[in-house]
Amino acid sequence: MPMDSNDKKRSVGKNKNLINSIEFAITGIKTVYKDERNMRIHSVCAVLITILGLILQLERFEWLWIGLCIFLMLVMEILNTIFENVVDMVTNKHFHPLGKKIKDTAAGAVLITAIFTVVVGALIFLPKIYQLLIY
Ligand SMILES: Nc1ncnc2c1ncn2[C@@H]1O[C@H](COP(=O)(O)OP(=O)(O)OP(=O)(O)O)[C@@H](O)[C@H]1O
Repeated sequence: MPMDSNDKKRSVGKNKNLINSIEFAITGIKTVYKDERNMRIHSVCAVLITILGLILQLERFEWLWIGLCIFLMLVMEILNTIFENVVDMVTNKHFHPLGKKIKDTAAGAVLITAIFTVVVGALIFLPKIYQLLIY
């Protein structure tokens, strides 16, 4: 996105205090939700998995694994978005082999995390669903 004249006039500096830092961090999270459809999909999946976990009455250590997976997916999606935005800013959305490498690598990190999440989810949920079905 090219800078408009208002952007050029704005200056940047250090956050003045902790509240300021938290406000900017929340703005960043809101921006990812607004811009990235995948982030919204991951969040809906996280809510559905949490509801399923409540129904199937997961143990404490199972909640820890599920929580870790949800956390990793959201953080990886945020990191992926950061790399996409930086590449778009530096290349001005023109093709560059390094831009492709960076975006594809970041997408690969999200994919590996998604595979890990599916394996953990299957190990936790499938035996419980199987138990429900055979009784
Ligand atoms: N500036 C660029 N230079 C070279 N290749 C690029 C560039 N921008 C995007 N690409 C290629 O296009 C693919 C898609 O890029 P894009 O920015 O649309 O990400 P995306 O697929 O929308 O990611 P997500 O779905 O996570 O938002 C990248 O993985 C990369 O292979």
